[in-house]
Amino acid sequence: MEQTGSVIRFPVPFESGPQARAIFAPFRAASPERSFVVAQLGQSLDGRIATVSGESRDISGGAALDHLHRIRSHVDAVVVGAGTILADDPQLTVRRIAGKNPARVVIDPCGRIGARGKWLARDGSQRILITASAVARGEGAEIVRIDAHQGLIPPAAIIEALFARGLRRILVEGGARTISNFIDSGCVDRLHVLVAPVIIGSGRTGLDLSPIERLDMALRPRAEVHVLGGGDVLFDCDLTACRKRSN
Ligand SMILES: Nc1c(N[C@@H]2O[C@H](COP(=O)(O)O)[C@@H](O)[C@H]2O)[nH]c(=O)[nH]c1=O
Repeated sequence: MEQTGSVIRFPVPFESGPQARAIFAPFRAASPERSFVVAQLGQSLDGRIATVSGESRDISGGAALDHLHRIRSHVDAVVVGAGTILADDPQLTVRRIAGKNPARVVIDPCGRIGARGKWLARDGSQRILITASAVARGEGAEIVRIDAHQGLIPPAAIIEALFARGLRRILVEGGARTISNFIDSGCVDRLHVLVAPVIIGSGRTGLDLSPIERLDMALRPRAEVHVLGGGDVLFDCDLTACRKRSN
């Protein structure tokens, strides 16, 4: 059965309209004295970020992917975990829109990724590999060693290391475990969840935070909602109330 949903059109293109200005206002307003961390997650209506086989490329529509690239262009560094490098071999550039490529940062506590990959392209962007392993490799990347605790490098230590290198505005892009770990550690200022009008029905779920016992313990961030062309819906959530700060 082939079905296409209805497409919502807007008179003003998202990128040049007041929506985009409102969404990126917190990025511009962020204090130069502190880090500013945004996490982004593209998921289906039923909360999936990939099929059971790991396919994730076409969940978000074109406007949502443009939005992701626009976030990349508004930050100093984009951060992904080793699992995302192994699953997607991402480029992490802003090629869908006009703008400057951010530094590319990979968290690989145990040295799982190979020495080569698209993220290591010598295109003038800074490349940083954060690891606790003595054998981690990344051709041409700066290697930053930080101790891991139970296999995880603490997000606050990563943010601090990036801040020390002048990388203040940070996008944590994936995967879901990396984003969840940053949120659980109180290290995210804003969360952009892009919900695509697609139902996958099974497969990998998005956020997976530490369990809570009661609903009144749930995070209830102030959220602004934007409908993007193509029908993806952006929930722009303000997590500053749960942010723990060291810088
Ligand atoms: N396809 C997709 C996402 N793709 C993101 O982009 C990365 C690939 O980057 P690049 O190689 O630069 O295109 C991939 O690892 C993932 O983080 N994100 C989402 O929210 N929803 C999607 O549907």
